[in-house]
Amino acid sequence: MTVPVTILTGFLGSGKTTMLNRLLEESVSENTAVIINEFGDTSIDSHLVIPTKEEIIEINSGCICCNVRQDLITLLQNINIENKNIDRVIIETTGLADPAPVIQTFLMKESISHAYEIDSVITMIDGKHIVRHLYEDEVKSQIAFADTMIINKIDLIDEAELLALKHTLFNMNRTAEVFTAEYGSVHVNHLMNRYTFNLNHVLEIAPDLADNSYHHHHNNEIISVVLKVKEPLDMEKVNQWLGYFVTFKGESLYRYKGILNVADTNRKIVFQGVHMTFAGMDGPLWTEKEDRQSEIVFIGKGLDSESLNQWLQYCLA
Ligand SMILES: Nc1nc2c(ncn2[C@@H]2O[C@H](COP(=O)(O)OP(=O)(O)OP(=O)(O)O)[C@@H](O)[C@H]2O)c(=O)[nH]1
Repeated sequence: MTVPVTILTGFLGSGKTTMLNRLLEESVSENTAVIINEFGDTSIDSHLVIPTKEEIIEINSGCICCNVRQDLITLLQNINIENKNIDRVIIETTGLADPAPVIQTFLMKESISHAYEIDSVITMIDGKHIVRHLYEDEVKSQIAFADTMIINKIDLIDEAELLALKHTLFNMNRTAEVFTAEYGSVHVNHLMNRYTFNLNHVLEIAPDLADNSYHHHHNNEIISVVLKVKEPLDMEKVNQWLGYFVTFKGESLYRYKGILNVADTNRKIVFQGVHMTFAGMDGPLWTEKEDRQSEIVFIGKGLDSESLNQWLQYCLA
């Protein structure tokens, strides 16, 4: 029996982790292995995935579609050898991943293709922000290789915008099944164990996937800056800074998120944003075992890490 694999992809901030949480909550599977790959040397996502019985494995030393592909192969081989009970694998790629090399991993490598079978490639679409990123190669690829697309964040757009977006997506991929959602509100039964992955469709778009000659290029203009500090922060100053920064930089600020260690509270403060849309909230309590430190990642174009670090110093309590 092969283990079904869900590849969950989609651009930065489109709602992959939100969808993942839903799948983990609703799935009947007891033994899912979750593989998360983040852009930037950070593990913030592992804080944002609701704690479950599933094992969360992070691959953060690079992008899953390039330099850590071998790590993925080794990981899948180990899961197969060590844990015979695993009955599902979900891979959440980075928002900047081209899913093709990830798909290829399951086709080319015999030790992998014997043990695993792709169930579906699900692409999350940020209903509000995707239009400004449709020219990015990674986004085109995420849309083209999907067998299932979820237009998420429909609470932030109107009927006409949704209709136009559906039309645009249809022109980019005519075979994928399309769902609409708020916070990933598509039932797990529509997304799992349906084996909608369509190899013929994939090979039509990229015949070179079959012979390992598929090449893709990353958009090197998009960079990440990770900030970490142990001293507690002053929340009022952080709000001032972020408000200012998002107002002036929002257009080229694709994604930012953080877990903050704030003075006068024992809770983690979590904030997240995509361009100008951002929100903060109280997270779980810091546990005694944890090293209290703030960790923030900014992803976008033209980011200046020195000035961001100076801002962070200004925010110390
Ligand atoms: N308004 C609205 N916000 C949403 C919806 N789905 C997710 N969000 C928010 O959008 C932000 C990004 O969601 P994530 O699930 O972290 O997105 P992601 O694709 O994992 O993001 P990356 O970490 O960049 O890969 C978070 O602040 C979510 O709460 C939605 O349907 N509507």
